[in-house]
Amino acid sequence: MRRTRIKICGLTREADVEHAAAAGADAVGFVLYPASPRAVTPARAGQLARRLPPFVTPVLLFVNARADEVDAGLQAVPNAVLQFHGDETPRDCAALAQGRPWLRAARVPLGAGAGGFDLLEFADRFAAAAGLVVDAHVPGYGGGGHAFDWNALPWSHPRLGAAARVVLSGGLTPANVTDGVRRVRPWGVDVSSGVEAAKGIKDAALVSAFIAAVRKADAEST
Ligand SMILES: O=C(O)c1ccccc1N[C@@H]1O[C@H](COP(=O)(O)O)[C@@H](O)[C@H]1O
Repeated sequence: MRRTRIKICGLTREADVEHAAAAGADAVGFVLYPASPRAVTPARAGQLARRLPPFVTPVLLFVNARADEVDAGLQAVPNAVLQFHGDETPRDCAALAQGRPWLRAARVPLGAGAGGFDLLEFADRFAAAAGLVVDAHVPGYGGGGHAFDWNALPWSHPRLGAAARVVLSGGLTPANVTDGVRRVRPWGVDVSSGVEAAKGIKDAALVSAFIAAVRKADAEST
């Protein structure tokens, strides 16, 4: 049976971190992008990350950050995986990550046909990434709660390969994620808005329902 990795992003409260881990999340994300309504400081990310049990990965999300900002995040959360969600080049990502694993977000235009977004070209360009977070193109770079046209991208193209580790993102909810996992068969999924009571405040019942909905699709797979 396949096991889709689950990341819950944009946490700002200890109770939400503890609930996400207890409910079965594989990773939780802390947004170190000051313009986000879910932004936390590096020190706060460190406090929150210390609530995680072993084997649940903290992810630090940056948008076009400077090296000193990434360094401050890594000092506070030394075991973090990095997620670059802006306009960073492959060279920027590698330099900022300093040998740590990093994910790069792709921002897919909304609307039918995904605006001609070329997933294969993106995967080639970011071949050094540990994973590709495939998100919708929204104002403010992310966390907008909008889904792009999943049917428009060549998820099973052999050139993409298993190594690309596609993380489906953008507008996922407990109601649509089972279908998303069935159609895309991603390595992982990433959600923020769809499990929130308010920006940065997670709803425990929605988080549990989201994880159960992913596992439902996993249980159908061979
Ligand atoms: O969460 C944010 O505020 C955020 C800000 C800037 C860039 C990315 C952000 N979040 C990421 O956006 C996607 C999709 O979120 P949603 O589920 O559609 O709300 C997800 O990868 C978050 O990690």
